[in-house]
Amino acid sequence: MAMIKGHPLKGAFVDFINDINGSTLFSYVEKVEKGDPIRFYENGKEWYKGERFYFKDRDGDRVIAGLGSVRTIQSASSGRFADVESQWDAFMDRSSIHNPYDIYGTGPVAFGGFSFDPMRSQGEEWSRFAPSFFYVPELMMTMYGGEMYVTVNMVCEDVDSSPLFDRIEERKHAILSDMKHPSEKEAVLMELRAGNTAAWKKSVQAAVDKIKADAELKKVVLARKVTAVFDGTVSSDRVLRRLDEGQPDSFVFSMEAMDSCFLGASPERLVKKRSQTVLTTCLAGSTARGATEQEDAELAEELLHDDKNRIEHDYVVQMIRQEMQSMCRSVTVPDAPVVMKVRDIQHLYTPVVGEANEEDSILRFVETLHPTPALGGLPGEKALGVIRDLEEMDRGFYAAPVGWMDYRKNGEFAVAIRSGLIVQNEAFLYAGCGVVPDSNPETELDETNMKLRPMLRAIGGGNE
Ligand SMILES: C=C(O[C@@H]1C=C(C(=O)O)C=C[C@H]1O)C(=O)O
Ligand SMILES: [Mg+2]
Repeated sequence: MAMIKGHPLKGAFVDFINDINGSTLFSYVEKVEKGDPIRFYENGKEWYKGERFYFKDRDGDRVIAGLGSVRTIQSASSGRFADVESQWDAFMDRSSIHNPYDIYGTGPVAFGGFSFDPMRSQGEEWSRFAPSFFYVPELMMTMYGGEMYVTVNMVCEDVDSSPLFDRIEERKHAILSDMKHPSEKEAVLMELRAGNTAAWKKSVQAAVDKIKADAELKKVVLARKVTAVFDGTVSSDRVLRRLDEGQPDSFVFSMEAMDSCFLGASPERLVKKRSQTVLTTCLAGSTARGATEQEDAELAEELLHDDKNRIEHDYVVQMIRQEMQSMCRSVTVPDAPVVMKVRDIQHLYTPVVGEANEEDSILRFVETLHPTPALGGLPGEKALGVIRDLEEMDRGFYAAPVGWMDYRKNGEFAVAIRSGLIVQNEAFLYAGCGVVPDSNPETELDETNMKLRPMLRAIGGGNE
């Protein structure tokens, strides 16, 4: 057996591997002096390309970068939330966790998400992503309160696992040191295919007609896809950097699957759970940013008092309030929305806070809330039916829950909008909008163009 160098957890590790039967997770957390999660992600490319994850919350409070996969959790369409949870429980039950820090998002974490609609047949471009897709990284950096923590996860089969410990420690040291990367040639955008916008506007009108003809159906969210074609392989690391630096007020996420990378900068939280506290967000209703401070303030004021946008927003509040009340002891919802401003757009925003049981899993909230009427419609099932009829694409993970869950089932999921999928020399960008009786197809098309801007800029195809 190879000797494990003088690491403080060597003894615990040897005891552990002498004691196991079959494969089990050994996980430990250390504080490191310096580091930067996005550098950590980039430095991990050499060994872990195709298995990396990045998630920055919109408060800039916590950033997590994960490299590699010691375990993937996938699930078919029916009962996928409960199935992922029971696979996670089984994995955690057989784990040995050494975490002296009481910091959410350190120790074993599962990264990933649930596709928007598993009933939809899968689009070719999403072939690398299973409908429910999580992975547990081998190495992970968590930044919280300006401090850096590194988690190491290894799945050990038997006593011969010792060399694994050394190998991962070596990689960890290399990745934490200042690695130089050869500069990559930037792929040039050759063509931007907006899709058939006339047909898309017709589908918006069709949704308006369906809503008007059906007293029960209130809102349907329709989306479109824009395809960007480059002269070479797109560097998703560069796109992620641009999002990270250019969108400080958004969740910034990236999720690789082999040669594909899904990433974005979303203003919308689906759910965040910390012990008993559950936060969620009603975000719907949109307007442009102004060219001057005064114009910006006027647009915000108009948005706050605009009937069409207030109705569009209110459907989200109604559903989220009701679902949160079914799961929480108490729920606080402000009486009226405020305006949230991000770089390219302003939204109506109502933050919701609930009090639940500490042991409740975040996945229960994900399951109950997804899709909210901000991305599906109202009522949910009926709106999904209309989307399946009218939308010609597979949303994949666009508009879906993407995030992380730790071993105590706390975590955070964003709604993966303002996002795109990069597959080699192509990028697929997505944007949608809430259709209500007063929707005008032309205005809704403009709204989707506004929502495409952050990703267009990040892939090098937008004007600044
Ligand atoms: C559908 C998207 O955004 C959603 C729709 C909004 C709207 O229609 O006003 C606003 C925020 C998001 O909840 C998107 O960005 O693609
Ligand atoms: Mg809208």
